Amino acid sequence: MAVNHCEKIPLGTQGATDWEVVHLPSPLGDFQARAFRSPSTGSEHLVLSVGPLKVRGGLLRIHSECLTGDVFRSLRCDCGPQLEGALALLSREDGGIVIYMRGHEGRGIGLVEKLRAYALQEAGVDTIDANLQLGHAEDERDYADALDILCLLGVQSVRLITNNPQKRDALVQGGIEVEELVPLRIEANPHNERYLETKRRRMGHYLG
Ligand SMILES: Nc1nc2c(ncn2[C@@H]2O[C@H](COP(=O)(O)OP(=O)(O)OP(=O)(O)O)[C@@H](O)[C@H]2O)c(=O)[nH]1
Ligand SMILES: [Zn+2]
Repeated sequence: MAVNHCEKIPLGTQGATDWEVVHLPSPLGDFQARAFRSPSTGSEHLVLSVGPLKVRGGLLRIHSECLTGDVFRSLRCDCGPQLEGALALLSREDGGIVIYMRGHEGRGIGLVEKLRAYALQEAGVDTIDANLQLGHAEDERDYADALDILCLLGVQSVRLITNNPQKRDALVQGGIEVEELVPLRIEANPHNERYLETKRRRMGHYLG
């Protein structure tokens, strides 16, 4: 059953009115930027938006940090093109929000462990079993900070940019209505083919 996550926001949380809103021009679009420090996890997340914030039906991407893909354009995953695709979509359509989730690196296991998981994948293990062999769950991401941010921004329903059904479930369980899933189709390359196939087959991602 869905819970109203707004009622659970921890004491000491920045209110949306305390946030500095700054202009962030970039080759990927002209954004408003806000930063949010979570009192429960200590993570600092970046919120980029285009246009006025919508209470209902705005585009939303919750992007999990991937230093290797987002910054260094690693071809092992599809994160870099997904981030660019989502930001382009906000500018092309009538605005929306991207929440860039720090602390989600490596599906929540962190950078050091992600690279250990990559080493196992180079020995033939797939992305899920690599996590399991290292003693992690297949996906350790927590969406509570994203839910806090949405509550503080007054967002009630969204069109969610993702191929991952678990992200939709996390929002719905936190009391945010997901009106539509907006897919992000990224061309596979020889380095990420197997990874994308595992996400489709074993994690239920909508990847065609
Ligand atoms: N543990 C681990 N994490 C990975 C691996 N490849 C990418 N990641 C991380 O996975 C996260 C992105 O998750 P994805 O499954 O690619 O995509 P998603 O965010 O769940 O779904 P979309 O919304 O469709 O992008 C980022 O934090 C990456 O750092 C891997 O092989 N192992
Ligand atoms: Zn990635």
